[in-house]
Amino acid sequence: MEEASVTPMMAQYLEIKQGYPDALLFYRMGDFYEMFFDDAVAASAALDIALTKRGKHAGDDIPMCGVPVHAAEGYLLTLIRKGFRVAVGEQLESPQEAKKRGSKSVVKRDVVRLVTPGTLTEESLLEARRHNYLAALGQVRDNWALAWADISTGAFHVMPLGRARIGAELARLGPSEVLASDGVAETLREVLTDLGLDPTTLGAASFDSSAAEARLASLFKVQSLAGFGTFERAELSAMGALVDYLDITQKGRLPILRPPRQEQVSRILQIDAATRRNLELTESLQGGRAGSLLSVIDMTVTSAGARLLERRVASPSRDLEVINERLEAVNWGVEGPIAGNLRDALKSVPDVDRALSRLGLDRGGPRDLAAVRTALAQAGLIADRLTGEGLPDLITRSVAALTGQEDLLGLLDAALVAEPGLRVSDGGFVATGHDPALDEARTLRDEGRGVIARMQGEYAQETGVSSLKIKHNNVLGYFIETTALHAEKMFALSERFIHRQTTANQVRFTTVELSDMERRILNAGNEALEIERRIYEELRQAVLSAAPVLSELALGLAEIDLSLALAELARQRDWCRPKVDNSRAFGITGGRHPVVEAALAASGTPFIANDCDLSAEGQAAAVTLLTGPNMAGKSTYLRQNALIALLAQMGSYVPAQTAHVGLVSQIFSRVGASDDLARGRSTFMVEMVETAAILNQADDRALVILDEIGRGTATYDGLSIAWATLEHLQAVNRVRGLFATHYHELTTLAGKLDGVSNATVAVKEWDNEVIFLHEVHAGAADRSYGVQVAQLAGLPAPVITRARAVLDALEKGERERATPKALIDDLPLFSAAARAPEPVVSQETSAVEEKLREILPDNLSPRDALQALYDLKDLLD
Ligand SMILES: Nc1ncnc2c1ncn2[C@@H]1O[C@H](COP(=O)(O)OP(=O)(O)OP(=O)(O)O)[C@@H](O)[C@H]1O
Repeated sequence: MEEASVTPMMAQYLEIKQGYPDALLFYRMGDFYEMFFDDAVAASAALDIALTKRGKHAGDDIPMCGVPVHAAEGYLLTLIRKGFRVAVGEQLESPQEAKKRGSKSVVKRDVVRLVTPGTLTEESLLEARRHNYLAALGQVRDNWALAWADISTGAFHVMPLGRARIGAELARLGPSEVLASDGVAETLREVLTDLGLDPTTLGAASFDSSAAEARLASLFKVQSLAGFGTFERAELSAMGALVDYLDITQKGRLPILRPPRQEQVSRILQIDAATRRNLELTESLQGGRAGSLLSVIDMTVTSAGARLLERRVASPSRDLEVINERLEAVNWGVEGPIAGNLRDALKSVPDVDRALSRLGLDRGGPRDLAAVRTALAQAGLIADRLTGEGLPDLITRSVAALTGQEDLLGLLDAALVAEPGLRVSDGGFVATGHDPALDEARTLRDEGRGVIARMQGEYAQETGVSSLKIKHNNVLGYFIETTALHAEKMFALSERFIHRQTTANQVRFTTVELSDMERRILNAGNEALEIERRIYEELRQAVLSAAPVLSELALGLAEIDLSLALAELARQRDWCRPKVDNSRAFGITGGRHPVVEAALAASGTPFIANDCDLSAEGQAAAVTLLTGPNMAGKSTYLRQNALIALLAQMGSYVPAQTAHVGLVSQIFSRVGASDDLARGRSTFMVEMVETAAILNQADDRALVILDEIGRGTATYDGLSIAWATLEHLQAVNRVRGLFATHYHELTTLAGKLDGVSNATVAVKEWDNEVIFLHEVHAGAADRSYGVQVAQLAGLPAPVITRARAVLDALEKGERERATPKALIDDLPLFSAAARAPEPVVSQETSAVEEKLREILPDNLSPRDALQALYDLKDLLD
């Protein structure tokens, strides 16, 4: 039988591996984690390490690779980033212990942890300034819910929501891992794929809402969850699955989680996934943080403050009270004279949340205890400076959370040395004077070392071998070493000097005395370590029992850090406090785009500030149609106004001279025809799907910015769609919005539709070239300047000249046959698409014009376009 050829160790490996078919198994062998079979092939490729062989299985070589334990974290990080999950299988006993059970026994091993992207806790695997969320989707009949947790900080939230909002909420959170049942994963496949999420599927039992209740109650050690809120079954299902998964991955060792906080969709400014991408809130379109809004406004000095800012940017509020309270706190920072040195004090506050998380999972060490100590001490200092009247409510509440842990601080301070090491097993972190028994053991150990030094002198004298040394290694312990040359003298005294070992050049001896001393040193050393271990555990428990208070303290510090950071930002960049109220106003003077402004500043170019008025009367819409040449700054203007609304509602000052923002419920931002081939949809299809979402969802408090909608199709189709979209937004959705377009025909709607006005970005024409002024004015642009921009872009001169001629002809034809005005008067509202007029051309058409008329640029591949250009040239000649 094949079985017979399987070694006991391989049999153990295969048995463990069976439980983790979807993960790489790190199988601990001494100082290495080894991987075998397919795991080894995959891991060696992913890590770029050597693939070797070890023995045979069923007649074939077993592929193998390994990573040293001390460097395992780095390899883990790479594997997790590349989408693997790793089951860490440890030795649960020493080889000596295994031997006691029989000479052939294999060391007991089992998986102690499943490392997945959503369950990381190690400092080196996490980004300090970002959350690492694990999310779970729950569905019970027609009800849906999303639960999410960051086990590295203890944050735990849940939210009931409609199925249609799932994509938007997941985009807001940006989880590293999403849990779903098979059914849910299938139902939401498209939504999840769009967001680049590949769900981890769990069995139905994990999502059972009745079991969830019991699981949660036991986790939080309460009889019932009623104290945390009333939860729908879908919410329980999502939370239960999340906790179950933590149990599976952490092997029963549950992290510290705060009681679940219930969030409501209606309290958050809604921003869908496409808008988020588009406005580049936390990531730029190129990917990565650089160039995002977050990257230019983050002036926080603590990691927890940075994470809070990320949460705020991702989820601005819709609650006036909350917004104004935050603005008050920023205002205090702007005006307060003490902000500067407070920020210095904050700089040395360690990351309490993450230290707590590691301590909770028993993955921490003395340094995490020290982090808590430093945080408590700094919190005390900060609280001392923030006493007295006149503090805004938010700050008063935050300060209140900073004090009251003086006993814990006292304990940690007395127990720990100034700079403790990373690992408990290294010892040396408990301060002298804290524990008499420890001090005694340490003295014994250290004196023993002194005694050994003395013994070396005595032995040298006794034997007459002055070069003799007492050394130590892990195999022999302490031993006396001499060169082969002098060994004779020692052998002569063999009564006293017992031979242990002869190496190439050295001979080693011991004495009864030395062995005895060694035992005493070892015992004292072990005893000291044992005591330190016990003290560590006591301190850890003391910290953990204060965990809820420490979480509040961490949040308080983060809140103060963020308020001061936003104040600093406002001061440095000259931002203003927005007026946010319940009206439907939207009035900005001197508005700027924070990211573009920062980019221009780097090259010394000034940013031109612009006003924007989208204040709506009563229930009416307020839409501005923005026309102007390419490159004039339309997109920048559109986005800057959306960002100002968003910043105001997250409770920040805004890049403007004045800003009045009537509460916005949703922000929608769309850009016509951006390539999305990765998702396998035509660009135009994406544009239309996204436009449909706006028309179906926007309410009368929505702020909508549309950038060249309709541009992805043939001109008249595009114009018709843009036209009908604008009418719908005005009459049905009644939004406040900005609509940038190249279809000048649309500008005549300003006179016809209530609340629709025109604006244009000014340019100067000089010597047949355009100069961009980037100033937005009332009124409509008369032309596109597309040819001039093409010239700026370096199109060959003959092409430009020819394009000018064609353009003149087209415009002349248009003037003679049908003016845009006449064209528009013919079109009844809402039916623009039905009667798109014939394209107009001059009466005497040349062959070139004839040919040009046939060309539909939007239907051409670049190759065909080039060919068409050649054909045109030929016709001309
Ligand atoms: N207010 C401004 N002040 C100074 N420079 C600006 C301003 N707005 C835009 N710019 C500069 O002009 C460039 C083009 O801006 P933007 O992309 O907004 O133009 P656009 O009109 O949308 O062009 P297109 O129609 O081709 O998309 C920006 O990258 C920026 O460098």
